[in-house]
Amino acid sequence: MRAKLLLEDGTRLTGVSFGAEKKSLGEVVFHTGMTGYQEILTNPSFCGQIVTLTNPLIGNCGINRKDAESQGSFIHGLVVREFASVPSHWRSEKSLERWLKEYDIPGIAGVDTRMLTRKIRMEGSMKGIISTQDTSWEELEERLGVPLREDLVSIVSSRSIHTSPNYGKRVVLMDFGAKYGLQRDLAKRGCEVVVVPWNTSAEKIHRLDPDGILLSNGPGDPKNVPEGIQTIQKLLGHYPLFGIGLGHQLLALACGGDTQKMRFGHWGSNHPVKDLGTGQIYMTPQHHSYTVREESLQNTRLEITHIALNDGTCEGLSHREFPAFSVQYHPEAAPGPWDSGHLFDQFMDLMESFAQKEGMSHA
Ligand SMILES: NC(=O)CC[C@H](N)C(=O)O
Repeated sequence: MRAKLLLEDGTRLTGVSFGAEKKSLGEVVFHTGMTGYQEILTNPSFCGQIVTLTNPLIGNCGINRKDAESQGSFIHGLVVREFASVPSHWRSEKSLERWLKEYDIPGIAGVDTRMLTRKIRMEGSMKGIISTQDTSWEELEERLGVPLREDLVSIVSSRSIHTSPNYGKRVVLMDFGAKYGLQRDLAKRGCEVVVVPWNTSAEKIHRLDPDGILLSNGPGDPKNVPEGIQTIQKLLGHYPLFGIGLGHQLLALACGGDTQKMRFGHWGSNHPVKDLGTGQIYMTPQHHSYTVREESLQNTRLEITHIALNDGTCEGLSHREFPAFSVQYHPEAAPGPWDSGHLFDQFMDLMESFAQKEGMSHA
């Protein structure tokens, strides 16, 4: 069956369909990772997006239970060069084809994904519509006019509060679309993790008596999450805060900074980042369309701690007064290098020193 992909700039691409049979609208983005397609496709930060993978062969490792980053997938389509319908890997439990059908995700293969990626890099990220049905270009053009949803965080966040019990520090994980990797890294350090929906009030979080709060990654524009920004403002200074991805952007907005959409974002597993404090360079996994505007931080109490070496944009922040820091990139990896896992240890230290200070002030 032939599949079609129509872009906002009028580009028409044809290929072979796989996965679900349907039409699906989304923002077309790319990911340059050479490995880890399952982690990418299950990452809730990609909600609503049509994901183009530049690695030319996809599907050959199949899908397994252990590499999922959420329960299911929220992507709106998958674009690949070559699709392997029969997996061959000792960990594979089912084929990517079967999994895509189960989660109702359409795919198009046989696309020149490097050309498509170059186009997005040159013209900026754009809307697109994919069809794996017999649809005319005219019908796709009409459907492409439908606006994209903006309430993405409410789609991917948990519906209720739930706890992974443990005897260590109690961390409230504000779930804006959290990858499983965040819980895994906290559990490794003995933390009890209380996952709360994105719109949980500061008062309710206070009653959970956390030692620290992790602001998760998530999809879409951080300015579409005003409730989250207001809650962070109420929590700031009262608990140690650590923001990752969308959580980093929300922390910046809560402190008076500003964010903006980048032309084509950062999408890959090997983006170099410099720690301005130590001069050390880290290879980092990144997937974001938005960035914190450096100029907007001038009248805030935030300072930039990390920058992207490719374009100089902000990749990390620290609060000058309160126990709060954040990174735009992903210390939990999945997929990508584990160079930055020490940031979770930094969060543990921050919770410990904050608890000691609090203990002293109550003594
Ligand atoms: N990595 C993330 O959490 C993504 C943050 C945000 N949705 C962006 O695209 O910039």
